[in-house]
Parts: sequence; C-alpha cells; structure tokens
Amino acid sequence: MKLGNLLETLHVYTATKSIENVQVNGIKMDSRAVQKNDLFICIEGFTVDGHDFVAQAEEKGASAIIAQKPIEASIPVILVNDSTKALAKLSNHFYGYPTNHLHLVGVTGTNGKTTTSYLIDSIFQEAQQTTGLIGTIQMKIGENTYPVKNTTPDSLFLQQNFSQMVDEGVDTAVMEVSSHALDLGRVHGCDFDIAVYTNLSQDHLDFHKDMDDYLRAKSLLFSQLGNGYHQKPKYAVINRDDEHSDFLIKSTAQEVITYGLDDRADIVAKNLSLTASGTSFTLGTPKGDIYIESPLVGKFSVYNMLAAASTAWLSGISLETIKKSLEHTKGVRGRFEPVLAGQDFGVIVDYAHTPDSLENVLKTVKSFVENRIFVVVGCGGDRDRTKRPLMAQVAVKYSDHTYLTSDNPRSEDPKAILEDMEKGITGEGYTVIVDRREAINEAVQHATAGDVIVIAGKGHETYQEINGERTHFDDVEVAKESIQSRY
Ligand SMILES: CC(=O)N[C@H]1[C@@H](OP(=O)(O)OP(=O)(O)OC[C@H]2O[C@@H](n3ccc(=O)[nH]c3=O)[C@H](O)[C@@H]2O)O[C@H](CO)[C@@H](O)[C@@H]1O[C@H](C)C(=O)N[C@@H](C)C(=O)N[C@H](CCC(=O)O)C(=O)O
Ligand SMILES: Nc1ncnc2c1ncn2[C@@H]1O[C@H](COP(=O)(O)OP(=O)(O)OP(=O)(O)O)[C@@H](O)[C@H]1O
Ligand SMILES: N[C@H](CCC[C@H](N)C(=O)O)C(=O)O
Ligand SMILES: [Mg+2]
Repeated sequence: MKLGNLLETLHVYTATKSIENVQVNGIKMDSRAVQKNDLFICIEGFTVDGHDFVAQAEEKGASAIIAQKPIEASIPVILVNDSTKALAKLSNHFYGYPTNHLHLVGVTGTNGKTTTSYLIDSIFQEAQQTTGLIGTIQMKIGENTYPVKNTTPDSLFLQQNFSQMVDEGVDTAVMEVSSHALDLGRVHGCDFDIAVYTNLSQDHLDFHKDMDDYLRAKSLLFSQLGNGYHQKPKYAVINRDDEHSDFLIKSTAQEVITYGLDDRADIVAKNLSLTASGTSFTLGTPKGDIYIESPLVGKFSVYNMLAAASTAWLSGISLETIKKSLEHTKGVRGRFEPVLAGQDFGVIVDYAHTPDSLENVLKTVKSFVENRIFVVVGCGGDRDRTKRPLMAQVAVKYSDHTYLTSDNPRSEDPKAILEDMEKGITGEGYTVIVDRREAINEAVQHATAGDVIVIAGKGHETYQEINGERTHFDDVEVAKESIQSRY
C-alpha cells in the first residue's frame, strides 16, 4: 500500500518530507520487529518511549515514521497529535476494517470475562459457526490457538488478527475487553456488535485512580458501542443485579438487554438449584423458556451462563442450541477446576485473584463442603496493593485454615506482600509459607476425608514470576504431585 493512501484515514498531520511513492508493506510499533518498508509508529510507553528507537527502525528498513513529537530521521516523519489513536486508525485502514466483517462480541467486567467468553465461543460453535476468541488464556482462530501477552492486546495486534480471522472464515469473534485496554485505546476502531458487562468490584487500583475511574473506563465499551447508528443492530448486555447497571445502561445509545436472577431483567434464571455437582435453572427469555442442567458450580457461574445465553439469543441462536452447549461444557482451565488424583478430599484450582471472586468461590464451596475448607492463596506483586489485606480477610473468614503464600511476586519482596496480606487478619486460623509448592503440600498433607482445598489466584497459569524471572509452575500439577506423595 502507498503511504499516501494509508494516510487518507487521518485528517490532521504534517509530513517532514514528500511521501509520494513511499511504500508501506506493514505496520510495526516495536522497532525490533521492523522489516523493509514497514511504517514504524512511535508509542510513548510506561517503561520506554518508542520515539527513542527511530534509529533502529530506520536501520532495519522502515520506509516512514509516525510520531507525536519532533524527531530526527532521514526517512519521512509524519507528525500526529496522538500516535496511539493513529496506531488504531492506521491499523484498521491497513487491514481493511476487518471487524466490519465479523460478528464481534466484547466482554468486560472485573470477574467472569474469560469464563463468559469461553461459554459464548462454545455456544456459537455448537451453532456450527467458525469462531475466534481473544482473552487471558490465549487467542483462538478456528481450530488453532496462539499465545497472547495481554488479556486485550494492542490495536495493531487486534486488527492484524481480526484480518486473519476474516481470511480464515470466522463468523463470530468474542474477546475480553479489560479496563486497561479501554483506557489505553487498544480497542479503538473495533466495531462491536454486542458489548457484555459482567460485574464490578475492587481490582487494578494501581492503574485506576479509584473505583469511579475504574467504572468510567469500563463504561467506555458501552458509550463507544456503535459509534452512531448502523443498519445492523448493536446491543448492550448488562447484569441487572449489579449495582452499576443503571450507570452502564445510561452510557449507551444502543438497545439494552439485561440479565439477572429476578423479573427486573429481560433474560432470567428461574427456579435456580445449586449443588456440589452443578446448577439447574429455567432460562427465561422474552421468546420462551428452556430448562438447563449445567455442570458449572456456583451462583456466579449462573451469571456467566446468563450473559452468554443472552448474547447467543440476541444473535439468533436457538434456545435448544444454547441448552446443548451449556449442558455439555467442560468448564474453563483454572476456573473452579477440580484436581482428581484418587484422594478422598476435594482440591479446586481457581483463578480468584480479587476479594470478590475469592468470596464467591469460597461461599460456593461452603455451601456443599462436608468437612473443613483450606485455602492456599497469595497476591501478585506490582499490582493493586490495597486488595491484599481484603483477600486475606476473605480467605480466613470462609476457611478453617488459610495458607498465605506467594502468587507472582514479580519485582516485589515476597515477604513484604505477605505482610500486606496479614494486615487484613485479626486473630488466628492461618499460616504463612512463602514457597507456594510447600504451602500446597502442607494443605494436602493436612486434609482428611470430606475436606476441600481451594488453591486460588493462579488458575491456568503455568509459571511463577519471582524477582522478574519466570519458572514453570502449575497449581494442578503441584497439587497432583503432593497428593501422589501421600498415597
Ligand atoms: C502497563 C501496561 O499496560 N503496559 C503495556 C504497554 O507496555 P509499556 O507501556 O511498558 O511499553 P514499553 O515497553 O514502554 O514500550 C513503548 C513502546 O516502545 C516500543 N519499543 C520498546 C522497546 C524497543 O526496543 N523498541 C520499541 O520500539 C514498544 O513496542 C512500545 O510500542 O504496552 C505493551 C504493548 O501493548 C503491553 O504488552 C503492556 O502490557 C503489560 C505487559 C501489562 O502487564 N499490562 C497489564 C497491566 C494489562 O494491560 N492488563 C490488562 C488486564 C488484566 C486483567 O483484566 O486482569 C490486559 O488487558 O492485559
Ligand atoms: N461472574 C462472576 N462473578 C464473580 N466471580 C467470578 C465470576 N466468574 C468467575 N468468577 C471468579 O473469578 C475468577 C476469574 O474468572 P475469569 O477468569 O472468568 O474472570 P476474568 O474477568 O477473565 O479475570 P481477569 O481479569 O483476570 O482476566 C474465577 O476463577 C472465579 O473465581
Ligand atoms: N490479569 C491479572 C491477573 C492476576 C493474576 C495473579 N496470578 C497475579 O499474577 O497477580 C493482572 O495482571 O492483574
Ligand atoms: Mg480474563
């Protein structure tokens, strides 16, 4: 593509040199990845400033640079007001506006995004569609999976991969939309057809100023939905039982469909029954009801199923197909995942890493446990410090014994994180064991018939990051080894 054609999508810019006949073979935001005739876009990051890598981009053969402040270069430099916005616009234009050709579903909220996205993906697959998915665990395009660095990657990655999805015949793409992504413009230009809200509770207060700022970031998915009116309808799917639902309903110009546990909502779960082996309820919609028996455990899972069912229903998928998918789901890796190694007590690995998710999971276990509850939990380093005492408090409140241990301490001192956690606890009922393997082992050695051990915080993760270094660590694997050492 010619640079001149690509720049048609921007209205305000100045070029330091003639751009006539400048060729753009690709777009890069990382100088290390630049190849001949790529356009390099300088982004001011949290760690370094992309404007400092122009020389490397040039050396590697970039044909032009997009910058938001003056820089020296022998190739054309296009000065824009905001290079992050330019990245989103140019990527979209370069890849031919791929989300216009996909049925795109975005899921936001503090907890339940990954689970809900997987449920949505499964229902669309059950409806014989080819699907794409982008989220915390991985990216999927049809049958293939790819690793991702962020829950919601940057706009260049997104547009490039949406384009790949279009090429591979994907009908529906579902993605998690984090508050970071909304705040940092990673989803600018994504033409969502359905925006889903799960819930809001404390997390990420290292990044967002306060809870109001966090809610404002989440609301961007709804205020940006549609960006005007389209022939094809756009919908916001909102949890009616969440205290912020009114705010989010008012944030969008599009039609809102609510879900919840009572008649205030449009899509409801009636006659709910929760057991240790699953849930059953009647899914009520404005166009009829259907009875569902799912292996997913806990009231929070019903909310995730309602969000997924509402999305599918709005997309024209039959209630029978929705039922079939929800009844056959295997659940999601690291979300309330049972560890089965022949033991006579329960072990559950779960990704709860916020006070609210931990409370939901522990309340659920408490409702069916026959004997005691043990919790193994830690908190991540370089992340919201204020959630540490709250998570410890929740763990001790719902358990018979808590093992406070390390999650991913990252650059922080593991002991200092545990001290922060301990500040939330008055009294006893817990032990501090810095080494996660030892903590899991301790819990396993103490468990007897009918007990349940909840190993929280790391879910699907297959690494532990200590002192900035990642080593292999998998809670399920470690728990199995501990159990096997007992028998
Ligand atoms: C705080 C934050 O969001 N950081 C994101 C940000 O990194 P950064 O600002 O540090 O980037 P940087 O290293 O300063 O680089 C700036 C620019 O210089 C470029 N560069 C850099 C080095 C070089 O040699 N040459 C070069 O050109 C980089 O490619 C980049 O364009 O931009 C990167 C590229 O898009 C992201 O991968 C990175 O996410 C990091 C890994 C991260 O941990 N983010 C977390 C906080 C996050 O975003 N989490 C949310 C949700 C979590 C949840 O829901 O619970 C998520 O969506 O993942
Ligand atoms: N609807 C829900 N409400 C509250 N807690 C939930 C809900 N769904 C799942 N959880 C809990 O939150 C944990 C994380 O779930 P999930 O990975 O689906 O959320 P997420 O929003 O994608 O999280 P992240 O922001 O880390 O990507 C689960 O392991 C479970 O403990
Ligand atoms: N997406 C979340 C995941 C936290 C998972 C937990 N294991 C941790 O490392 O803190 C975050 O980056 O804050
Ligand atoms: Mg997630």
